[in-house]
Amino acid sequence: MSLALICLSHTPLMGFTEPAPGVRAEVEALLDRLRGFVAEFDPTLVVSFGPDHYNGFFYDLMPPFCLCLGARGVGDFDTQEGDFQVPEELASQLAQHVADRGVDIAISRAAELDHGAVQVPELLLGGIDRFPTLPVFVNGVAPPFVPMQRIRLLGEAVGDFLVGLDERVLVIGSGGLSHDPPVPRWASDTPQQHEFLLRGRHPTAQARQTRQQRTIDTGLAFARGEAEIADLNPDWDNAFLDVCASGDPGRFDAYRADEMTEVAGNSAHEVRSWVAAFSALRRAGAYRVVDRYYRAIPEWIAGFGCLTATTESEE
Ligand SMILES: O=C(O)CCc1cccc(O)c1O
Ligand SMILES: [Fe+2]
Repeated sequence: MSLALICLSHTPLMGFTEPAPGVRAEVEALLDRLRGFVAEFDPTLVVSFGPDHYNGFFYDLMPPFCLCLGARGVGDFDTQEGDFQVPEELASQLAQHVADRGVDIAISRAAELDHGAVQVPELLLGGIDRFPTLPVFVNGVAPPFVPMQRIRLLGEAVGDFLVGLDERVLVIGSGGLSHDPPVPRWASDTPQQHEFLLRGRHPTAQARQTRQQRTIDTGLAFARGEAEIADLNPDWDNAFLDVCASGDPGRFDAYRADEMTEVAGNSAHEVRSWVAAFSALRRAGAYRVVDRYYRAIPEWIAGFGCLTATTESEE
């Protein structure tokens, strides 16, 4: 067994809006390094924690997290549409292991997931069907949020399962950091939006296009300083990266959802994917951070960050 980790912000606006000069190249260089990291580690299995933004998980039934025994990408923002390669037997064993640990899991045998779960594996692995992958949905946009401790315990239970396998496991966390894109919200939206948040699966091409354009337009306005969304918060983001790098997942427990919304935006809760991923990694022993990147990228509505790490025994 050995474990490596990549946590990375996602943003579907990559490819739709152009950041300040040089930034795109900087991120491309980061992605090249990450692909090199994957090639060097040569994973035999991937565990991928990521959120959804009301493309697969809706308020008719919204779990705090869900182990996917089968999953497909819905193809929003031109991300890959189609099935993840999920090893079903191993996924069921993972579910049983986590349940035995007393973590109140949900499972899905037919999860639908959007760019939140698809973009990062697609960019880093060349597709969501290239490696045997255990996808784990972690709710990062739909209140109420369980205490961060529960996400840590989920990650630790997953990590303990991985430690018992004879595999090289790449653990991915997708999302964050501070950001407040125009994801529909129950609290602020109209009856029509409530209908969408309950029963919005499989929108028409036209409806998807309208929604995507709204996000693109918000990104452009935000870059001009004209959008009615929360600012990015680089200080908060860097402090969170420090906690991730500290090797002490217990420190995640101090994060409070209401404060996070306040200081880092309605989608900052996507860092829950990172919390799960780092908590899993730590179960394999002390870890070493290999790469760290951060830049606030308003055109992409993203406090855009990355950490990679390997367990020390991996040297
Ligand atoms: O329109 C949506 O569904 C939200 C899109 C979106 C934009 C920026 C950063 C993100 O993390 C994100 O998910
Ligand atoms: Fe997101």
